[in-house]
Amino acid sequence: MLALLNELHRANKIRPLDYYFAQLINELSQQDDDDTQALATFCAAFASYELGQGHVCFDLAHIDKLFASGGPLQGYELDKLALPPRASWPQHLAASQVVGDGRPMQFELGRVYLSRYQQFEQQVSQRLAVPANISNSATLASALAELFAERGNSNEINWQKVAAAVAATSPISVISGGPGTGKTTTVTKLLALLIMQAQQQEQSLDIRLVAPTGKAAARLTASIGGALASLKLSEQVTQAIPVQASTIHRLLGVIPGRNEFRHHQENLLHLDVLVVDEASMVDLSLMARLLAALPASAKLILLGDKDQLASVEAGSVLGDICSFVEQGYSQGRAKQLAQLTGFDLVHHHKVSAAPCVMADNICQLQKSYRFNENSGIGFLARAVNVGRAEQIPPLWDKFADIELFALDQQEQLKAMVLAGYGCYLELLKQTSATGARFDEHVRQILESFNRFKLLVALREGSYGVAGLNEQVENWLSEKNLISLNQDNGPWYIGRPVMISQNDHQAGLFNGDIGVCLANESGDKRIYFELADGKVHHFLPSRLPTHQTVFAMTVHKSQGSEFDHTVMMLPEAMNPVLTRELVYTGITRAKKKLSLFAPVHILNQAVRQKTQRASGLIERLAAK
Ligand SMILES: Nc1ncnc2c1ncn2[C@@H]1O[C@H](COP(=O)(O)OP(=O)(O)OP(=O)(O)O)[C@@H](O)[C@H]1O
Repeated sequence: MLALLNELHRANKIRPLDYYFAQLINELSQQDDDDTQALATFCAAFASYELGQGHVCFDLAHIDKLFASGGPLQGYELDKLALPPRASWPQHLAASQVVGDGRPMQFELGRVYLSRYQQFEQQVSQRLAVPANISNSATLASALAELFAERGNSNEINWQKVAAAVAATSPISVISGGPGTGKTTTVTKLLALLIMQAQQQEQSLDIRLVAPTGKAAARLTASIGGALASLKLSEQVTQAIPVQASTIHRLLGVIPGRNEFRHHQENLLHLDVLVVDEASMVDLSLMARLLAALPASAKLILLGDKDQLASVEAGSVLGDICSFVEQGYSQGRAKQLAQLTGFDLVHHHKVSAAPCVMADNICQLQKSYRFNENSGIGFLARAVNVGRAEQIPPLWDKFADIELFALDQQEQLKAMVLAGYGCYLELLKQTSATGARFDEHVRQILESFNRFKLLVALREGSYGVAGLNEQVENWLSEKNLISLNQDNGPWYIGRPVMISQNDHQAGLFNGDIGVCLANESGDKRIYFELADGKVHHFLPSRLPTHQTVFAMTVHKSQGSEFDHTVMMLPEAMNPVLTRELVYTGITRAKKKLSLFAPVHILNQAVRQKTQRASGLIERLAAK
């Protein structure tokens, strides 16, 4: 077995890490009989391989995909590998020295886990599935009525009000919704409600707002500020709502050089209410650590879009939790929510015959206030989301805010790039201001740069990040918008960069975007607007790892939005091209989306729904 795994590792079919882990397991299972040892070694390599692919475990029910085209075992046959008969695997794994409690691997419900990940899954399911308080409360009903005053058709269910009612009565709740469905607005009203309840009892609440990345935290800060400005809340309530969001890592307290946080189950966080935005980006391990550090008395509200790309690291926690939306509320919960909101949820919504704790703690917002019936972006996002590729073609002609181009329509792309990036480059040529006005000038430049973005699916290749960045630089240089001469080295004025590594000391995080500008003395510095809302500058030599960012991957664009988004899909199919990737890219566009893609690739990607192996749904269903 090790010889086969070594062959796969040398052919780059599995990672060195997968092979070395299998080697270790092979040594540790020497006491097992030969068949069991071979199977344990095989399972170790592929449990590790699957983690690298984002799966929490190696699901034996889906072993065939390893042998399929593009899989690491393509060209091999399961029956011909030196493994015991398939039907005997559970017995072998149960008997192995390396499988079980206190051992490196676990086997449960047909899934092989690295033990740590099984523990994460158990911790997350135990901590998430806290029953809602389903008693009725006339005070809560009237507070909700005041905050969500009905306008228009009051028979139509106002899901924002239902979401607030769910979150007000659940220790742990999830509000999912597509772009512009009012997640921030709803949570701001909910916080106002919780603050009013606490103030009536002469208590104060320690509320924290967090997001997985610095960029997403900065956006949450801005959108909470926007929601506060548009809602007419009393001064006393407004004052008690935090306006500054931070990253989850900062909240938990990163210890430099160590893979643990300052806050954990023995050193709990001090807070009463925690709001986590962009929860789809939170992987299983981070979710487990966050939940472990959360005091039992605290209220947790997870906000996110279940249809977006899952986290970069293993797991699809938000997607797994939100699969319970389909189930509907339990009878008791539907009745309570009807009493609290005035909407007939019992008859107008699915009610589950088999109640489940998680289903009672979720609300899916349904209506987008950003994308109305005239929005092609909204229609396109919905068609992609339900995998209806055949609904897409008529949309291109019908709506002005979406357009489709072939990949070789380079002149059109060039014109968009010059118009999109020309604005901030013109702006930075204007006579620079000084002092505080200089900061304002920088802010305008960064804002202008962030209005337009090129998104790609892949890192490599001519339609990947590197190839496109080079192409854009050449186009901008041809028009003298940037100066790419040798003396500048990589740092020409106007070069935009994205940080790709956290540097806690510098306060720069993966995903932060800055632009190279001349400071007041004419020296080159890279300017960033960071999560604290202030403009910071750095010497080029002091930046952590970074890349030019005229083009970025859809993965990196999560948590950001751009007025005009140009997305490119490559000429050949690739496993990263999925429905979630296309949906995430489309929904980064606020006002206009231009898609450069071969139609057959778009169609195939839309039909390719990501399935991440995990046992979380089954664990939650059992609660
Ligand atoms: N019930 C409502 N009636 C009218 N406008 C609303 C309503 N709810 C939200 N909006 C408006 O819709 C826009 C989007 O709302 P909000 O920012 O709360 O949504 P979101 O789901 O957090 O969006 P994002 O996709 O940016 O995360 C805002 O301009 C907000 O004022």
